[in-house]
Amino acid sequence: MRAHEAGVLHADGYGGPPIYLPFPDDVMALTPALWSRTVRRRDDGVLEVGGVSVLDLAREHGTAAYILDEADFRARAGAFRDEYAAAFAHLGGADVYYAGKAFLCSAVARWVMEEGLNLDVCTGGELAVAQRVGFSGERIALHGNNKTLAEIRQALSYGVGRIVVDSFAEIERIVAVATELGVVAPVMLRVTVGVEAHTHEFIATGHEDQKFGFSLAGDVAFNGVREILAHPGQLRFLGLHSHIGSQIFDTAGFETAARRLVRLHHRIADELGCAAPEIDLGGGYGIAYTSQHTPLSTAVLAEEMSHIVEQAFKTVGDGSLDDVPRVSIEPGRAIVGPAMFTLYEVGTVKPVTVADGHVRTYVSVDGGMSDNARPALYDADFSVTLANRASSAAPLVVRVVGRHCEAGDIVVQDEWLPADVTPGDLLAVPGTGAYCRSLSSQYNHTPRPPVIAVRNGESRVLIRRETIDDLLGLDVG
Ligand SMILES: Cc1ncc(COP(=O)(O)O)c(C=O)c1O
Ligand SMILES: N[C@@H](CCCC[NH3+])C(=O)O
Repeated sequence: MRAHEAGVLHADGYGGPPIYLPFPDDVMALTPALWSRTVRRRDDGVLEVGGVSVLDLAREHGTAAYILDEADFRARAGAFRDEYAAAFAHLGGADVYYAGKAFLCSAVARWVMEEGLNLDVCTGGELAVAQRVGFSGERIALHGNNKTLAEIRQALSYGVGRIVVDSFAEIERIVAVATELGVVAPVMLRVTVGVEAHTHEFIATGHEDQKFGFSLAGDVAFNGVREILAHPGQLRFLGLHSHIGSQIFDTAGFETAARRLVRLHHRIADELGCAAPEIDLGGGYGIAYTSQHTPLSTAVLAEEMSHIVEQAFKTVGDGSLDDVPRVSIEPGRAIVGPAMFTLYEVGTVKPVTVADGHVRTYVSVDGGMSDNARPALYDADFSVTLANRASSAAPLVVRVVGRHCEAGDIVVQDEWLPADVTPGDLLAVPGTGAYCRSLSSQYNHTPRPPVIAVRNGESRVLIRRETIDDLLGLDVG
């Protein structure tokens, strides 16, 4: 056995156990969970998505480029809509809000609308995208821990269906804007439920010591609801909201969150006489970034979440399920994450002798931390495959890096590629739909890559590639 055939251990992002990348039987094989549903490898080794080959995509649109599989996005959105509707039919029903922060542009907002989902926005900018495509205001939720008066005005003027309130100061601001506009603002209250979600600390939001929400402790959340109910002429209380974090694989955290939320919901009904019609359990469902990640299917997730809500309501009051409020959820990553991959071209390939004479091969691509900040921000893992040809070369563990002036500019920590990977090859990095374009930057004056949608053998530009002139145009000094 050659040294590299033993497989490789590397650190899991999110502080989990080390990940083992077993020696691949076939280095060109694709792990289905990592790829959108229309991705396939042709007999000549070329990757195809939506019936379009990556060779054509690279020729027509250049690299680096984000490639979005429209059919896959719609299918995942539809699965959330249908599975949650089915699983919650015997309770108060369920709504799905697509979390636009994961990735939003006009076309995606239109797809969300056409698939019958609602939309979660967290800035005036995201709301402007929704407004541009005529997304029904009633089906929009506005989030944010520091909403400006202008954003609250924008939201209430557009008639959003809910504003998720994050602080006492914000209650005052919404009351002021509602008074000014002569409207009643529908609001939910975001509760910090005190749950430590099993994910990276930067994307956990349910524990006490962070900026979001009203704490359960010290009756802060209860008093928040009391304050909302004190303004019936300006505020209409819809219910409680919790979001415990992102990239979560098991439902234990949701169970604790739901139990605590339901207890508070019940207490509000009991002590404040308000039977809130809704409850929101947030987003956060994890996806596979490497062959070692095994997310639950949407159907299983919906079943488990419905069971969790049912059990939580059975333990309060007389245990009746007659008045279970309508449940909503806010998945972002689980809908758009796997629907996109990033297509790069290989530049420099550099073998570097590291500890104990071991050689690590650094494969540089024409992008990096400006189009995918997640490895640098969260130690996140990604996978990669050779996309433009077949190869029978031996598998080699490589590190894929970007072209930025930063040693931590890593795209893929460790992954097997054929050892003959060479300048001019195309690489595809799957699972880049969520929080990659959204978190992208122009670091080192790098114009951002385009987002290209593919469907039924055709590709079209959703967001065009930035140019150096775009960047210079901002520089008016
Ligand atoms: C309030 C809220 N809802 C929904 C989401 C979407 O999370 P995810 O993309 O992990 O489903 C987030 C992001 O973590 C969020 O902050
Ligand atoms: N940006 C994070 C997720 C944050 C979710 C937003 N509340 C990530 O890429 O994993």
